Amino acid sequence: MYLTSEEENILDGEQGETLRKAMEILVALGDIYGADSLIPVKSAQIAGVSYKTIGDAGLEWISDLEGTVKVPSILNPAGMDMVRWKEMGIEPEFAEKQLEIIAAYEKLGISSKCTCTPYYLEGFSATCGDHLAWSESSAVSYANSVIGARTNREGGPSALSAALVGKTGNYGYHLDENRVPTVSVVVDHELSGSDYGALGYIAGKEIGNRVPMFHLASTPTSDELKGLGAAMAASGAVALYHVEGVTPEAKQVHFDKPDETITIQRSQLDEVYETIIGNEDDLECDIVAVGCPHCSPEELNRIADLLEGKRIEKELWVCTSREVAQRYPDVVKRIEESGSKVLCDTCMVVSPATEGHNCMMVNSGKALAYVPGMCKVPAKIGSLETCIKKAGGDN
Ligand SMILES: C[C@@](O)(CCOP(=O)(O)O)CC(=O)O
Ligand code: SF4
Repeated sequence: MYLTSEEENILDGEQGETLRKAMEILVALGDIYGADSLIPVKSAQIAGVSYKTIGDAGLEWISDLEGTVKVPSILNPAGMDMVRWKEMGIEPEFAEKQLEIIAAYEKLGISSKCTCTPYYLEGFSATCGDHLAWSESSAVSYANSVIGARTNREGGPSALSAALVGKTGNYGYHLDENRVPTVSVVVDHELSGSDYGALGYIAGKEIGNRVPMFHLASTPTSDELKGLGAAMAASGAVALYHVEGVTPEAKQVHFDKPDETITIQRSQLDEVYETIIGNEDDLECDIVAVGCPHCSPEELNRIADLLEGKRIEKELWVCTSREVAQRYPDVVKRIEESGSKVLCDTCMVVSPATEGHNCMMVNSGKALAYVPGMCKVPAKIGSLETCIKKAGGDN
């Protein structure tokens, strides 16, 4: 890979050990994936924040780094709400480690507004064609597919390296040739809300890491696309998809029809709705969690409308970013008046607080895919309305 003299200097350690390590990671990845050079990135989003997922080894690695990031950089959700962790049942020992992780990242100039939906936040919006180094898989999918920006699915260390250097290798989804659809997916029945998550859950398994072009009977909103992409990145490894007539590149670029077509039937979606993932028994869900990926302002509003005048009986988590929650205090208040919790900085997957529950009801195909394995809690998907009913909010 070609390096400028400045980049060579960094690699030689002339700008310190942290930057040398960061450059070494970028160059190693660039060489593996055939990058011709490094390109500047507009922002970085760094996964590997929850103490539950990175542990002491991760904390040690981050604590050893020095310096300041070169581009706006932000963290993925942590293992707890930084303000309400006690109420979540988080142990003080966990909280202490979690706060150390956040402090170590902040020392590098990284924003500790922990979220997987940075695109809703001031300073992290992206536009079509922007090059990014994001790592949370749903954020990567949204950036590539819904926004038309360009990012590979960075690992935590490679996103952090890109943040410190301000660049990433020019390979993978940064290049036009890798953004061409290689499989068609046809859905000829109407879909809405959580159907897109259920569709993504099924489609991701069949698509693997290819780039699909969807032909849909209904027109998804950006929140529905968020749910579709998140689920495909979890049950498969889809980092970019197109939807005919909807997503930016499908509208701007002429793509040839892929050779393979997958058709997804309504009955396949119905089966997903009927199954409890992670357990064969007909369990009763004792926690309901929505906001995977983190809720948009529109989603918070819809939840508030559905909970209006109701009192829930089970634990109901609504996960979002602190910045979005703070922007709409009245909406948060309307949701919490029902007894639900609007939790920030964290989520049902990366927090240890959901472990030990009997069964979790979710409205997300991604949470359905991850909760059983990462929280050891069986999960069931339902529409947002069903989730709220399940929490007891039908009184
Ligand atoms: C499950 C996920 O959304 C969150 C866990 O990631 P981490 O703890 O930030 O490494 C990661 C991903 O899908 O990229
Ligand atoms: S598991 Fe869901 S809510 Fe948690 S970080 Fe990933 S997309 Fe966001």
